[in-house]
Amino acid sequence: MPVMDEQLTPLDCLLPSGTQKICLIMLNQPPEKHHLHVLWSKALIRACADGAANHLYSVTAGDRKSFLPDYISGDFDSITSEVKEFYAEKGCKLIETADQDLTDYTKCLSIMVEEIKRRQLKGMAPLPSPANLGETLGEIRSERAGCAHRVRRREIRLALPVDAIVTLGGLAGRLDQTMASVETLYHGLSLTRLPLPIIQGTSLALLLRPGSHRIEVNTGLEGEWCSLIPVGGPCRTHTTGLKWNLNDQVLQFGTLVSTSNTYEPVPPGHPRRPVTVTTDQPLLWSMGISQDRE
Ligand SMILES: Cc1ncc(C[n+]2csc(CCOP(=O)(O)OP(=O)(O)O)c2C)c(N)n1
Ligand SMILES: O=c1ccn([C@@H]2O[C@H](COP(=O)(O)O)[C@@H](O)[C@H]2O)c(=O)[nH]1
Repeated sequence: MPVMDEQLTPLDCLLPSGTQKICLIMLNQPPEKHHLHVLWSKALIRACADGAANHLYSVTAGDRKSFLPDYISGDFDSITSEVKEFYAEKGCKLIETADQDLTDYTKCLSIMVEEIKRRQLKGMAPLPSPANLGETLGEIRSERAGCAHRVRRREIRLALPVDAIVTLGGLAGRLDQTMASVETLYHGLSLTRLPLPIIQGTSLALLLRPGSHRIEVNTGLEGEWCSLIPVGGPCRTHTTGLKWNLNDQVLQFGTLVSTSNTYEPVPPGHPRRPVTVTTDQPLLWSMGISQDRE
């Protein structure tokens, strides 16, 4: 089997027993309560983009103090004054990002990435083991225990105690905002190596970077459908594990897109095989989330 650049289990974050460590960004869309509770309980850092705070405030009525975000950022044209005052008074950081050339989501994501790095550099994660030593790039100084450990840059990622930044909301409501959510994922490729799944309702979207990916689809939360959509331009694509596989074919709007796909069937009682995807350009993976719960 070819070596995979990236192993992904996109729905691990929604499993109460999942093992991934996540950070959470909420967008201005009504959150599904069950998803919010699972994601919130796991998240190491929690953020709201502007009007997302209004939704958080209303769905947590009665228990708001248990759901205080670390920060709320945005141009603040959607958050109400009541909500703003409530979270400010409870000590949540309010970060005004007035720039009108980027969406509140893109700005919130960029703050999140910086915050993860800042906490890492402050020594909140264990130092990497020698086995983790990366072989690339420059050096940083670790502030941990006052010592000047010289470590290579790639170690920052390896040592980060975060496996994904999950976004809740962003796939429904205004079409321009939904398209902008996907565009934010393109910014995300240069902001961080972490996977950036977006979840809303029964859909999950994740932008695959150029390379080879092994996607585990056996958590029990997968719905029936999955898709590969070449949003940013043509993608030469090879897959296994799907009902309609691509054999080094070019996905392109107006030519071929892979929507309404599904997983390769397995005999009853057998686990589903992982999906593998190799692409030469960023390619949008999306998948259904089952509404059945144990
Ligand atoms: C070419 C171009 N088109 C449109 C805009 C306008 N624009 C892009 S991002 C942005 C901020 C959007 O803020 P956000 O809070 O994410 O969305 P809102 O709910 O305010 O529409 C604006 C105004 C622009 N700056 N440049
Ligand atoms: O219909 C919508 C509206 C908004 N979003 C996302 O939420 C953030 C914050 O929205 P505000 O309206 O500024 O409060 C926005 O940047 C979008 O990413 C959405 O997905 N769908």
